[in-house]
Amino acid sequence: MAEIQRPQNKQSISDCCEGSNCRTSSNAAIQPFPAPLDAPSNAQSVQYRISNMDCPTEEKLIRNKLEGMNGIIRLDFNLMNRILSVHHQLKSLESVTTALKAIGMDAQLVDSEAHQPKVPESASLTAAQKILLAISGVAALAAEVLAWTTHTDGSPLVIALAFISIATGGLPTLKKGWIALKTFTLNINFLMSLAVIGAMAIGQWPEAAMVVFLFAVAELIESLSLNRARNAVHGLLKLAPDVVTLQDAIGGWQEKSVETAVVGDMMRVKPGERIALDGIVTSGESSVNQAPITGESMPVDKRIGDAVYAGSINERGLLDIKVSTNSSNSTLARIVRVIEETQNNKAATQRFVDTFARYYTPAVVVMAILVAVIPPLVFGAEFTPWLYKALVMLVIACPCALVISTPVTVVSGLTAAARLGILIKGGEFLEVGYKLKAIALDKTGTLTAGQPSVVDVKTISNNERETILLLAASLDANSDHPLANAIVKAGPESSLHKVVTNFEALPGRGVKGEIDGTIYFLGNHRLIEELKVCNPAIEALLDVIEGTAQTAVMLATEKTVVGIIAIADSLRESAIESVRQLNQLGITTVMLTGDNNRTAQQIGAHVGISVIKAELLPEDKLTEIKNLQSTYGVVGMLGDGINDAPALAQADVGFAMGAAGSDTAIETADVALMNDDLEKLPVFIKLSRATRSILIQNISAAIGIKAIFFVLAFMGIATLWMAVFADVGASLLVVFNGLRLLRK
Ligand SMILES: Nc1ncnc2c1ncn2[C@@H]1O[C@H](COP(=O)(O)OP(=O)(O)OP(=O)(O)O)[C@@H](O)[C@H]1O
Ligand SMILES: [Zn+2]
Repeated sequence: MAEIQRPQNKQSISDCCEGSNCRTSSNAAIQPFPAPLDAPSNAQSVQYRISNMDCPTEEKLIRNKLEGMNGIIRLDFNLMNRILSVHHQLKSLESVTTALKAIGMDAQLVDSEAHQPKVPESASLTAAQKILLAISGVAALAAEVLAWTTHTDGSPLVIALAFISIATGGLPTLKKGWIALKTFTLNINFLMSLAVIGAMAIGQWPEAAMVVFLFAVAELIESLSLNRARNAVHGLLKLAPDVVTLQDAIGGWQEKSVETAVVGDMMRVKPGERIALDGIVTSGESSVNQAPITGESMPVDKRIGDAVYAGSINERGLLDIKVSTNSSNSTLARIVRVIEETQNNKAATQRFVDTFARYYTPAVVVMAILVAVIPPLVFGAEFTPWLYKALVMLVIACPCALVISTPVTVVSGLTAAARLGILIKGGEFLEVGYKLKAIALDKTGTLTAGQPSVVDVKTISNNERETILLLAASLDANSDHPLANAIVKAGPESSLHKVVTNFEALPGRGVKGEIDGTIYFLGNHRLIEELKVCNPAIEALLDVIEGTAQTAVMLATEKTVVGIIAIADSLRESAIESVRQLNQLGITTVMLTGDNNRTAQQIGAHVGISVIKAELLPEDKLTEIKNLQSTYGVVGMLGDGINDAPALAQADVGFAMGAAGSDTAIETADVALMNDDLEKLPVFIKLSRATRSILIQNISAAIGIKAIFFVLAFMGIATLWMAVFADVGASLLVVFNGLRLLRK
């Protein structure tokens, strides 16, 4: 079965790119921050970690400064991770670093050779910053109280207190505001600075101080909570220990750092220890809790030859394990990398939000100017109150709450999913999940365990049962079809096999080959019909076999059917419950199989599948998905990721099972279910729906609060500090609401 290249007809990757923030999800797992596909080949790329960049505000600032500079080709932003990628043709990066410095961006070059994604240092406060902030708060409050009790906003003491507050809490904002002004960037820092200066100009000193202080607190809390979302993904990596016990050249055991381990090393894991690297058990027996990888809470038994994953816990026995990947390529590291790389693939909501934000700020600023200018000039109204109203509007002109809420929510959702053993390749699939109307499930290996065995052999005319199994096993020894494995296992040992010449696989039908001068065929009803060797007696036998949900495979020559082999595959334990849950969620379940219709109907009825599509040729599965899409709209497909690649790629969301052990599955699927548990499917749908409703809540809250304040400001009811409070409140509300998903 050749690996099939996934067609790039899928919407996602290209359409979502509005020229900037997009990353491609294919061949992802190689570099920590891969260059986008369309980066010109003659360009070099560097990545900077910019610790004070997490709002689109900064993105715009950097764009204004760097874009158009000589030798700079393109910029890509990953705000969640504070990574700026610069695609350039420069000899020296000095101009870039100076330019970034000039706009107050604290940029550090990221070593792109280092494969291990680094944990961004968290933005915690220094003691000095805490003291300054505290002074600012106390002074602002004192100014407010004094002004209120003395009924004068402009007394020297009030002004002095306000000044202290602004100097201790507001300088960073004012500095950034000044930079924004110099670079003609309309951002929150500029707006806030303007509001503060405006308030001072019209004598509202306590107000100015309060705005400064609240804004500083808001920025802080926002960046701390963003860190939480950010670190949640990285936190997964910490599940694998940094040290590992490795065997040295003379057979002793030494504690070493995981980075020094190479493929083929032997590691020893004691009971109770976490496994540091992926590998294969070479001696010992234990049960291993691999919840961090597969999300399954029950420990899994491991013995010689079984694969174990970095991050899982060895519960009982001592295990010696042969290392199969280095630490940066472990399944766990790949999961983290996939999330980090694909989280920037913008989903529909995020594109809406970004577009909205682009028009929102300038629109509000224009309105504020009109409010400040028109009533006094045109209607002869008093100047100060209208200027004050305009300043309040400036404060609510920042779209930050709205813009940051979406990625926080999406990343929280992606991380929550990863913890449950569901690897989602980007927000768009998490978001599309709620729209799924139908899910197609492959039969063999998906609904069934995929380990069929021969249960009966029916002899026709006077052939021996042993002869039939010998011929069938000899033929099928050349095939890697699951049914072929069953037949080979039931037959004699391979040294007794007959010599097969002119072997040929007949897709969707079976196999053929020549033994002792006779051409034999082994396969399904379709095959013997095509050979014209079927008859009513055989069909009667088929009816019996298929009526008990078994699969009938026939051995035939060009003249006659020689025997029938009945094969049974057990259902997956989780199939019935999962299908029930899917149906309950209002999703139509569809079985796709190459097997015959009766068998499929039997199994489908047992599992509770709504629609059954059987006797499909391999290429029919793709067509079937297209048909389902035109009937139901948004359609998912669950397969093993290997045989089903084209159909999986055609589906709006392609799910692959058992991904922990298979690179192909992780790569081909949009959503990789780490273990073989179908129950992850309804879990995904529920998580997707939860994400969706949080996104909607967040967007409505962010826009709603602003709209209310806009009206209040216009009516002259809202004060400056109330506006900042509302703005801060909105930001915090949406961020915490998004983080809620992490607790799922
Ligand atoms: N190597 C083989 N040996 C015997 N029978 C085969 C072989 N390959 C295919 N067949 C017959 O052809 C049928 C269709 O095979 P195909 O691989 O298309 O689907 P499948 O494996 O049965 O089901 P699913 O589509 O659910 O994976 C099988 O059910 C079987 O009867
Ligand atoms: Zn027939």
